[in-house]
This record gives sequence, structure tokens and C-alpha cells, in this order.
Amino acid sequence: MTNIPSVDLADFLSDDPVRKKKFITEIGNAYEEIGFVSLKNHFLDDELTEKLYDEVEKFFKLPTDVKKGYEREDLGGQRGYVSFGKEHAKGKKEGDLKEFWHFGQEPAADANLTEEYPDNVQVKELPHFNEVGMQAYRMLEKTGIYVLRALALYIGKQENYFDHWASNGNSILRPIHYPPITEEPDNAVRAGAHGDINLITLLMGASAPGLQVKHKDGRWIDAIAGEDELVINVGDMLERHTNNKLRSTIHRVVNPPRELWHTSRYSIPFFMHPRSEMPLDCLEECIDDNNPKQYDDITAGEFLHQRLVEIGLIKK
Ligand SMILES: O=C(O)CCC(=O)C(=O)O
Ligand SMILES: [Fe+2]
Repeated sequence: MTNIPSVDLADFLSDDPVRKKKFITEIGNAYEEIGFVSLKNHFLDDELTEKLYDEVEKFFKLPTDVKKGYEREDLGGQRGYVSFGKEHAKGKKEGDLKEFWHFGQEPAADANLTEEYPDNVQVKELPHFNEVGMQAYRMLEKTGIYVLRALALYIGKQENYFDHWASNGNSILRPIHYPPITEEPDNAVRAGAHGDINLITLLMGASAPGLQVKHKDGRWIDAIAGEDELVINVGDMLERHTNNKLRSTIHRVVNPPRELWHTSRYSIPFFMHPRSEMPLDCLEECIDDNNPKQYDDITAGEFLHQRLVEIGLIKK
């Protein structure tokens, strides 16, 4: 069971306006409060999830020098492999105890983008790795589009407000491996406390506990998705765009107790980003006398660049 509110995408997709409204209210209220929900009846089925985990485990078991051959520092780590300890939470000096992979957008031929996306890095040792990764990418992207439609209605926009920005957007699927802990980590943790950069994050059930979410009252709450559920949270871009109406909640991944140091943990977040040119300017609908405009205007691309420098993936 989970400690965060659970919502059912089947409500939003139903023909019954009462159920649809119920979903919008539930997810919107949850995002004003705790910033996280777990979602059932999404588009990523068990079979594909299992296949992806299988490929991901095989990848991280490859020799370190093979994995490092797939590292693309020239792309700020936005495609391919990022090695252990490289990324740190904003404002923290110790690197996180994790290595990860990035699958990026492969836009439709007619997408009419002003900016080109770099190609994905192909893993030669694993013939199905890239194909399975991109299948999961599509299903999570499809799920995310519906969640954004519900949120558009919640904040008083047209249902399809985000479609243009988020379709063929700069989203990233990030399989993460947190390896066994072999020495005293001191201040390093599996993932230091952070808010996600993007619009929303869709996280498939991790292989082990560890994810914690910071409640408004300061307590850390374990966030564990129910069977077949995705954990979905608001990121900093959406928080900014909605002038703090929808909350990007701080979360972290804690180290396991010492007796479990020898175990790996895997998790696979999908960071849903818009196209780079999307203005994240605070929406008129979210500004009033009680809540004046909190942020300067910025585009998604500019905001992402700033953050990649702050977390150590782009060198200034
Ligand atoms: O590993 C997890 O459960 C969450 C990871 C996370 O928060 C992130 O990569 O942004
Ligand atoms: Fe995160």
C-alpha cells in the first residue's frame, strides 16, 4: 500500500463526466497538497515493464569500461550512460550513489521542431535494449499526455493546452542502478533531496524501497507504488508555470540499512519535458492578489540548461 493518494486513469478516460471530474479534482488536490499520486490503469503493461527491467539489469551488469564507452559528456549526459557518482542534487557536493542511462525523444517525422534532438545511443551488446526502452518511452509519454490534460482542466485551461508542448517534447526515460554499497558512504546517499526539473515525472515501481517524499510539515514519507501503479509527481517546470499552485515536492532515495548494503536497487523514472521553446511564464490563471507572480519569465530550454549546470552534468 502506498502513503500517497491513489487515482485511477480509467476515471478520466470514461465517458461519464462525473468520473472524469472526480479524477481532475483528486489529482489536482493531491498536487496542491503533497505533489505526488500513484496512478492505476496507465498504458505501460506488466509484460513490457518486466522486459525493460530485464534489459536494464543486463546493461548495468556489463563491464564498467563498456558502459563508459556509451558516455556522452558532450551532450551533458542527455543521451546514453552517466557513470557512478557524477550527478549530485542541486546545492549538494557529494555525488549520488547511482549510475544511469538516458533514452531521449525520437520525434515524429512531421513534428516540425525548431530544435533537433540528438540521436539515442545504441547499445551493441544488447540487441533489444533500445527497442524495448523506446516502447516503454512511448507508453509513458502517452500516459503523461492524459495526466497533463487533466491538469490543464484543473488550472482552468483548455484540455489540450499542454498537447502541443509535450508531444514530441524533450522527455527522458532514465533507468537507474543504485549499486551495492561497499564502504561507509558518509554524507552520500542514493539520491540526495531534490525536486525534479521537468513538467511531471512518471516512475514505475522500483525494485526496492527507499524513495521518500517530504511532507509540508517536514516529515519524510515513504512513497511506494501499489502493484501495477505508477508514481507521478509534479516537477519544477510545472510548479513554476502554475506559480506554485501545483507543488514540486522534494524527494530523495535513502540508503538501505547496513544488512542490505550488498543489494542493488533499480528504478526507472520518465521525466516528461516540453519542447525547449515552451514559455514557463507564470499562467494568468494562477496569479491573483493573494498569490502574485513568483517567478521571472523563462523558456523550458533555458531552465533545463541552468539546472544541468547546477547538478554537474554540464560544465560551465
Ligand atoms: O529511484 C527513485 O525511486 C527515484 C529517483 C528520482 O527521484 C530521480 O531520479 O529524480
Ligand atoms: Fe526525482
